[in-house]
Amino acid sequence: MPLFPAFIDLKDKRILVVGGGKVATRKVQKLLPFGAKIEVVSPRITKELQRLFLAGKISWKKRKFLIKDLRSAYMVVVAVDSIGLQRMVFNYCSKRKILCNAVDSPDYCNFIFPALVHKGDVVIGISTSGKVPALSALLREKIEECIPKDVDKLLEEAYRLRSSMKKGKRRQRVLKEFLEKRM
Ligand SMILES: C[C@@]1(CC(=O)O)C2=NC(=C\c3[nH]c(c(CCC(=O)O)c3CC(=O)O)Cc3[nH]c(c(CC(=O)O)c3CCC(=O)O)/C=C3\N/C(=C\2)[C@@H](CCC(=O)O)[C@]3(C)CC(=O)O)/[C@H]1CCC(=O)O
Ligand SMILES: NC(=O)c1ccc[n+]([C@@H]2O[C@H](COP(=O)([O-])OP(=O)(O)OC[C@H]3O[C@@H](n4cnc5c(N)ncnc54)[C@H](O)[C@@H]3O)[C@@H](O)[C@H]2O)c1
Repeated sequence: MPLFPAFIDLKDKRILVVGGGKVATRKVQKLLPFGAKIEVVSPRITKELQRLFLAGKISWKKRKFLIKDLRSAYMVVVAVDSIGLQRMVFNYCSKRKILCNAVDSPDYCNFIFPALVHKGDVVIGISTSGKVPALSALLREKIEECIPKDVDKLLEEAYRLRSSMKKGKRRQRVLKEFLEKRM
């Protein structure tokens, strides 16, 4: 069954990341630009996570995961090579309606990370519903090639234009013409 792409407001939401390796680092880098409050729990973390921790961008509990870490989390990412831990966290989260991503098994995810094109407020998410992530990555590269390099600036210009006009048929027409000329 395909997964529905919903765009979630993560500003100030508490996100727990279990594990501090390569994959956890990629997930943290993906989440940070969206304003989440990220807490990593892991005995060891990568150099990049250490840099983010020292810069005050994330918090870090230097120890193994404990079940109490899940309390009040909005979203959890389990990036540890243990299917037992992933299953346990997923079951806990499912009962409490917490969003859970287990990096080793789509079966233990109630949301997955898409491949992302992110330029300003333009966000394109690509997924294969968990089937072949490498295809998502390839599709992202193709999409990056064919959209305007400055699509973020185009959005801001179009937004200013849109905000300066009353809603209605005329605004729809003007916006469509404005965008078509620049694509
Ligand atoms: C899109 C992207 C986003 C991101 O990570 O942020 C992403 N994986 C990426 C790359 C990638 N991941 C893997 C490879 C190696 C090739 C391969 O094995 O296939 C490559 C390719 C590469 O590195 O180029 C290995 C892998 N991934 C998962 C498993 C477990 C499994 O499938 O059972 C295993 C096996 C682990 C093992 O070896 O044991 C699972 C998931 N990976 C997902 C997302 C979710 C589904 C996305 C979708 O619906 O398409 C899901 C379900 C959960 C999740 O992670 O959210 C990112 C590309 C970012 C970009 O370039 O833009
Ligand atoms: N979903 C994806 O996109 C994707 C892509 C590639 C690999 N993977 C899978 O992701 C998993 C993690 O990969 P990695 O390269 O980051 O591994 P890694 O070994 O570099 O990192 C594991 C991290 O987990 C920490 N850890 C171990 N036990 C812990 C515990 N009980 N509590 C808290 N932290 C603990 C370790 O200190 C380490 O920081 C692997 O199982 C791999 O197969 C997923």
